[in-house]
Amino acid sequence: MQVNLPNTEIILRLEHVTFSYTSSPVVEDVSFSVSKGDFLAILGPNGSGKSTLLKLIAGLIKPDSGQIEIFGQDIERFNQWPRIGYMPQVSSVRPGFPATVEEVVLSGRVGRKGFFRRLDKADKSKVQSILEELRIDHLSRHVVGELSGGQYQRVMLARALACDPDLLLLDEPTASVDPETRRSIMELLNRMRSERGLSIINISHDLDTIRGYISRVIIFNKRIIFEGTPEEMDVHLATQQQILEAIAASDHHHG
Ligand SMILES: Nc1ncnc2c1ncn2[C@@H]1O[C@H](COP(=O)(O)OP(=O)(O)OP(=O)(O)O)[C@@H](O)[C@H]1O
Repeated sequence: MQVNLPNTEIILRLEHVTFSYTSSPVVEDVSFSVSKGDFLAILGPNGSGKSTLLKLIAGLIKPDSGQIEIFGQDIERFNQWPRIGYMPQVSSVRPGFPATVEEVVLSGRVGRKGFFRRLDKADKSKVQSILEELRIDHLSRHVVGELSGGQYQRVMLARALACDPDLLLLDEPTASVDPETRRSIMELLNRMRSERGLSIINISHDLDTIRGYISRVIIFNKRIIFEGTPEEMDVHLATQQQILEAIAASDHHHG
């Protein structure tokens, strides 16, 4: 099921990135890179800084020190944000205004088209096909405030996909959907990856769901505890218990 693309073009590079909200860092001296077509899973315990790491890459917060480069450009100067689809962790908070599913997903296309270009029929049919793939096309005229958690999650994923991203940043995209939908989402992502070299960074708690699709794994707890292929992880950290022990050891080590 894995796709091995010959292309090794590096599209994201983090060098010694550190970030704190208050006095102590939640992301500390983190360096890694992502190549075109990579499907990187970031695993780690609650509160380990995974969402913060993704927000740094999405340009929502700035590192205290270190560098981030996206598509070969320093993030400070990066101006191609429509190439990046970001799906934040979906909370129960919904937009206060009565937008429909179709409107919310269409809004994801605005950046790619340019703000002064009108969205047209082609945009609508693109959105429709994404909704179909995610099995929420029957909800397109529903107001997002009325959706279940899992449905809303898929709307946010559809919105991130609507801009035809080259890099997709997903914060627990399948946390509240049923196992069958979860698999169909993974299949869709896998297809986009093999068809057009989409690169994906996926924060997850659920290694079992994503294991067959990912090309690399980072186990994260403020720092990188492990980085490698799923096969390498199997050799070094074969059980969930070993992963937890490695995390506990890193906590102890870094105080
Ligand atoms: N806006 C904020 N202001 C202050 N502290 C924050 C803020 N957001 C997150 N934190 C803290 O930073 C740490 C890392 O949070 P983050 O959400 O990045 O972790 P996470 O690994 O994504 O957690 P989870 O798996 O629970 O989503 C936590 O201790 C959290 O309480």
